[in-house]
Amino acid sequence: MLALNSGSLLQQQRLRFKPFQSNSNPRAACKRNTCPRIRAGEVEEEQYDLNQKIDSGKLIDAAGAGRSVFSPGWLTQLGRLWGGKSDVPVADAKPEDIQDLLGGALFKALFKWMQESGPVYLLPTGPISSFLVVSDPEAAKHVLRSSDNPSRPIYEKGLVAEVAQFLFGEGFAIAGGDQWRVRRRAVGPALHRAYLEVMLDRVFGPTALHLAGKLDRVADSGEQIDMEACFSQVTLDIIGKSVFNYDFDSLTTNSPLIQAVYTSLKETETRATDLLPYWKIPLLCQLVPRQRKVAEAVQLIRDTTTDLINKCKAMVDAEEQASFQEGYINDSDPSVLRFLIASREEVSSVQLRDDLLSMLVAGHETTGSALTWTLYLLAQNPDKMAKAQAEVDAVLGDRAAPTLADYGQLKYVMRCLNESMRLYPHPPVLLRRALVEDKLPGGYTVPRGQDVMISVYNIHHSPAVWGDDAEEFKPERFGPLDGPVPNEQNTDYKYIPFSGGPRKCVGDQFALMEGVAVLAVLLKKFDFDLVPGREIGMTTGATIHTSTGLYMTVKRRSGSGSSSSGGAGKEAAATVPV
Ligand code: HEM
Repeated sequence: MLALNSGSLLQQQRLRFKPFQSNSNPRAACKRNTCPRIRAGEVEEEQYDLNQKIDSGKLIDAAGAGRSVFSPGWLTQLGRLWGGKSDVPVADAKPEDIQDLLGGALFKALFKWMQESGPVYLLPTGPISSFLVVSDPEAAKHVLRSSDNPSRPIYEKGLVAEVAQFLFGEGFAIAGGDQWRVRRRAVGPALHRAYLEVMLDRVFGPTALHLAGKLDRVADSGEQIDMEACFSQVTLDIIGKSVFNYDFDSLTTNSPLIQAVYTSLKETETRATDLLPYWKIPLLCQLVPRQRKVAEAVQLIRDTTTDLINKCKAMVDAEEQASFQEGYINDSDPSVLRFLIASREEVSSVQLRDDLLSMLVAGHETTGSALTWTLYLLAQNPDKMAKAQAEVDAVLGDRAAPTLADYGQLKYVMRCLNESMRLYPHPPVLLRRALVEDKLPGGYTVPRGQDVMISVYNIHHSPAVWGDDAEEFKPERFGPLDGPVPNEQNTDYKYIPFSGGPRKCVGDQFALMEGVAVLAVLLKKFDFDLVPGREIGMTTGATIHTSTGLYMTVKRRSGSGSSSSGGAGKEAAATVPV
């Protein structure tokens, strides 16, 4: 789903006026009583006496408030005076942290601040603005379950909606209140079980085999290939066919429409990382060449979508007796678009168009990134790779792609995907804004208007939540394979890759089935090796990306069904354009 890089949002926050106020018990803020502090390159252990610091009212100074890279000390203090005395620890953001910010992976800095300040802290983003960063499962559960919840409407999406509006328009992924509720109710059922079964058979498997065909050629030549780009293409092709019945065919061609999709996605990410959100000023958007290009791209996507909607409407109109009920599949076009038009809901064309675009965007890079990091982790852990491949061989037998029955048996592959999304959650942070004053479990007060950042990355990496091996890739950690697939409910919000509460991902089952199917096809046929000496860094856009691509060499596995014509060694490998 749409994720936003916290770095940019910090900057955008500066434009808003909103002091933070809290008067509650600080004990929950730092569960440990020792906080490592880094000063002038040294690490020193400082004993933390929360009672003493709160009682003397010096927590802010002692915890380093105001030495934020985003807000000089005196300005933060001024903000505090304006907002009143607060007992929430303030992140001690130091100049070196900005390196992470510039590197585009601020979620790593968020993790360091959690180690220093505890699972709930305040990140000043200017003299009068801040993010309340939440890295505690219980507090995250509280906030997520109170988002757009009709019986407990405490939080809304906030900043996310602001930066993505240019593309999502009226789409339900960023809408709030009644508009969101009505559309979510209409779209959710489109992704029903029978639909997923048809997609597995007609779209996920065949599109993964198309990618396998491309990799076959790479295996023959022995060249390196950027698997991150391949996964981005395969997931774009899959979501296009599944949502609109439209074949982007990005695995083999490069059309203006595909470019338009990438331009728009890139812009969503760039807006999330812009230091100066000038695009909020319409006149400037008309003058800046990049913005004009973006406007053209969005127009092309919207026109194409409208065209597809009109064609689909004509088709449905032509079918006198189009029976519509949950579970009904139109054989010639089982897409979400077809389902929604056949449902004859009262909906404007613009709303329908924007809802479909929401799904396209939300379901593309997320799944692509989940596949990228799963393959990376498996390549780094040969024992887990061997286990996953043994499972695929045993379950698929002679089949090149999984059937529905196979899907249910690919339990270890599923766990690998689950574990990869724990270590690399997409998005790494979820944003909310308080509509009214609220209290978090543990006691902190969240004032009305406060922006809240739930750091999924922190929760998923926290030793307090996952134990000392939190950083290890360990698909076995979720328990026996015949147990349930981990989700927010059965882990009590310790594991929230698809969020939770009313705004939870509507495509979670779709994504898991797609991810397992693609992995099964590829692992059955190929061995993958990372290119030695090529470092795989992390950067954030709408999801966690690699910094420079996931370059790999591919070898056909013996007994994979195709002959191998050998190939050059890894070191000598050239690079395949993707
Ligand atoms: C591994 C893949 C995916 C991940 C990690 C993922 C993650 C997420 C997350 C975390 C949210 C909630 C954001 C929030 O709480 O603010 C979300 C929402 C959403 N996702 Fe996904 N998603 C994935 C795949 C998909 C797919 C395949 C689709 C469509 C078929 C999809 C459609 C949506 C939509 C429409 C929303 C907005 C729901 C709403 O606001 O009611 N996602 N996704």
